[in-house]
Amino acid sequence: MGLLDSLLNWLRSLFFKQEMELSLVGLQNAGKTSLVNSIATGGYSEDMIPTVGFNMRKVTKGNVTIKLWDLGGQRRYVVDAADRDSVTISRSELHDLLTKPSLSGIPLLILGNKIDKSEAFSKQALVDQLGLESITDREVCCYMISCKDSINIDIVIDWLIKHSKTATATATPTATATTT
Ligand SMILES: Nc1nc2c(ncn2[C@@H]2O[C@H](COP(=O)(O)OP(=O)(O)OP(=O)(O)O)[C@@H](O)[C@H]2O)c(=O)[nH]1
Ligand SMILES: [Mg+2]
Repeated sequence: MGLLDSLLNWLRSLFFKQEMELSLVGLQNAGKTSLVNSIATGGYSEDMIPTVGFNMRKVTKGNVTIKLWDLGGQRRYVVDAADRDSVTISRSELHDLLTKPSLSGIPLLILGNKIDKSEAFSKQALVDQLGLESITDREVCCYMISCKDSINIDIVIDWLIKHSKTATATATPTATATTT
């Protein structure tokens, strides 16, 4: 890349910074904190401590700054795609969340984590089990991922970048991702 290109890119980044806030929800043990680590550093650990309350982490990808709210799932949310019993709870928690007026119209990214495990649901089974086809009032996207083997983390990051808004926008840019 020429010097002029670099200079133009730098100038662009000053004026077109984008930012977004993302809430990660899901039942306990789904892999939300693992996903944050995977997006931020590409690292993975088997030894995770359950999140009590929440963590906030800012991650910058190119021009986009993503504020990730990692909400502890204990007695609240999250399911992993390999945990077949908890998908019913996940479904009802998800649909309950979608009735909240403050989240109306917010794009939804559903992530089926732990596809490295043999018992993980297929994408179609997860879509069916969570009743995703009945959600018609917003954009819904579903990816199957593995934080452990870094599968599809890149397309998650692409989705996040695509759904960020310019920092000058008046509405608070917020996206909700549900790890299932
Ligand atoms: N096999 C496999 N295990 C994973 C994967 N992602 C996370 N885990 C494991 O799942 C367990 C829970 O991961 P966490 O990231 O702590 O889950 P969490 O959703 O943040 O849990 P809470 O904070 O309690 O809500 C840990 O032992 C992780 O190592 C994955 O892609 N594959
Ligand atoms: Mg956690």
